Amino acid sequence: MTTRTDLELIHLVKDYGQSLAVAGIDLKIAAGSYCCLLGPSGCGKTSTLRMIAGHEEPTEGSVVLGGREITHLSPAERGTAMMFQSYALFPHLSVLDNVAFSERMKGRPRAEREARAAELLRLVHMEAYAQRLPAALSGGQQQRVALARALMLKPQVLLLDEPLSALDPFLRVKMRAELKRWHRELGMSFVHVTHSQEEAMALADLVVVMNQGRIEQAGSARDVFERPRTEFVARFIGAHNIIETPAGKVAVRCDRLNLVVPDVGEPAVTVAAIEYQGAQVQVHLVAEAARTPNGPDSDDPDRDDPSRWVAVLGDTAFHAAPFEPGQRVAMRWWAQDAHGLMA
Ligand SMILES: Nc1ncnc2c1ncn2[C@@H]1O[C@H](COP(=O)(O)OP(=O)(O)OP(=O)(O)O)[C@@H](O)[C@H]1O
Repeated sequence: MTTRTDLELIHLVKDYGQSLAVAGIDLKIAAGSYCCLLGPSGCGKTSTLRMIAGHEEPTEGSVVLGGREITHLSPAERGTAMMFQSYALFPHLSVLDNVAFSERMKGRPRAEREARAAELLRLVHMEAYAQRLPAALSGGQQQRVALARALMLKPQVLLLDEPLSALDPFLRVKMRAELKRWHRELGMSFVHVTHSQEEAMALADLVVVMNQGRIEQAGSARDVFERPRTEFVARFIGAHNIIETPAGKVAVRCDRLNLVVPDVGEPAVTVAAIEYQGAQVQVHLVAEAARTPNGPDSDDPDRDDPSRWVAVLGDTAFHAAPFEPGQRVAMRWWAQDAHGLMA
């Protein structure tokens, strides 16, 4: 059922001529969801966001918000608001005037627009900074102001383009919690572009994994993590092994891979390295053929190598029956932990 503020992308295409950035995607984002568009650089996530925002004209397809076609409306008329990567605050305007700017353009009386701007600054805990210029704010503070400014448009959908990428790692985790809180308090849909699977997992109700202009998989974070549909998704989400079996390729989570002493004639792999991580131990494995003359090649950091796997074992289980580098082991898993991958 379509509710008042569901956002729908219908066969959306963006062809820049020299590159097909978005290759015909269909997606429905339920009202009030936190959706993350996730994928590597160049997969088309920003182009998708910009088409939703009205900053980019689709080559084909439509954007529908709450049953209303908004594909060709101007950014201000669509019911969406965009928070940019660089925050894009006006440097010569105070924080309060930055937030009130869109209402000033609409000719809203000064007292009214300033009262609303002050209310939004309270929401983002920035009321004490109302008279400062943006240059006198930290990255996290500028971001809060950018959010307040976007909310001034009373959007049904807030669009966020890599909102945490300019922040240092500590602040990033802090702002992640803030985003989650704002989303809960505001009750509107958020569509957030990121290349960080950790960020998408932490925030999204709906994770949309994109690759080369297409949606590889869309679902809850748990669904995507527990049942990756393609090799690309399993690799991009991480913490999975891709294993060739007679029935085709499967993904098995690193913490669901069991290691045993091989039976006679059973295919085996070699322990390349052991990495202690406190509560768990990572056992790095290579195909027997991948051994170098001087022993297992454990230095190659290429995690995408198809003949490399990782088993994550609990420390208690590992110490009870430890493995050594160079040892031959067999990899086993339960049938329900192997997810067949589409080619
Ligand atoms: N204005 C443009 N003109 C021509 N090609 C473009 C334009 N904008 C993006 N592209 C190309 O379209 C493809 C998708 O770009 P887009 O910015 O949507 O990807 P992205 O997933 O957001 O990447 P990033 O994470 O690096 O921002 C890329 O190949 C890019 O080079």
